[in-house]
Amino acid sequence: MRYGRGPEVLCDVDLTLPQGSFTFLTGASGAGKSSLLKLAYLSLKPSRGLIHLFGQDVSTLKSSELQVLRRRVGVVLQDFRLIDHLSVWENVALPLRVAGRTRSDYIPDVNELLNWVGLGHRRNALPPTLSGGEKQRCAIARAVIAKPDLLIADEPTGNVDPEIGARLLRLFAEMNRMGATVLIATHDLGLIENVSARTIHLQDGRLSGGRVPANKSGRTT
Ligand SMILES: Nc1ncnc2c1ncn2[C@@H]1O[C@H](COP(=O)(O)OP(=O)(O)OP(=O)(O)O)[C@@H](O)[C@H]1O
Repeated sequence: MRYGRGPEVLCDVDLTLPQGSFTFLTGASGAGKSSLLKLAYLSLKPSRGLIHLFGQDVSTLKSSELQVLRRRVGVVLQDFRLIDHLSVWENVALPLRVAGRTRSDYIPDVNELLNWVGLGHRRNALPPTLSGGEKQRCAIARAVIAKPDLLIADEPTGNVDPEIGARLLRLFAEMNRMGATVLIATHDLGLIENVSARTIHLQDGRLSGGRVPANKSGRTT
């Protein structure tokens, strides 16, 4: 993978995420973690090589089919990408609205999740008025509200204190327990120590620890 005519930032990466697995991705700054995540959530196309998502070769899919796949993926990005003119509540509810769910059905779910991530009292606030940690928690709540099949998070605890970080990790673990495949890029070694999960490491665009046997069902994300 390279950006434009730049140097190769990911090289011979072969990564399989078994369905329902929990994986941490580590590596020094600039090693290519965010680039690998972008490939996984289909925001970047590889310059060469193949990406299969939910068993489908994405290069063969029409844009409408890609959109359907993307809706099964929850993403937490380093820059949060919250919608500034929508309240915290509306940002978190957005994936459910887009999925066509009835508002009255999801009001309790959104309220409960906002309380869980400690943002109940900020539900009417607009994103520009939030602290970095509050924005991060809002982005995480939005990523998990629709119970995605694949949850991808880039440094999801970078802006919160350890207590909130541990709580967010429990949320990811709960999503995983309910069946989601989870991939988290992090520098936070404390986070990794608290979960029994596979850790893969990127160094200079090359991956170690990426190959694993498929789980019992043989299915992969
Ligand atoms: N949009 C871009 N255009 C050109 N080069 C890029 C772009 N995004 C990233 N890069 C380069 O790709 C390489 C890998 O960057 P990437 O952001 O994937 O690393 P990272 O491991 O996520 O770093 P960090 O931990 O600092 O977020 C770096 O050399 C970076 O400069």
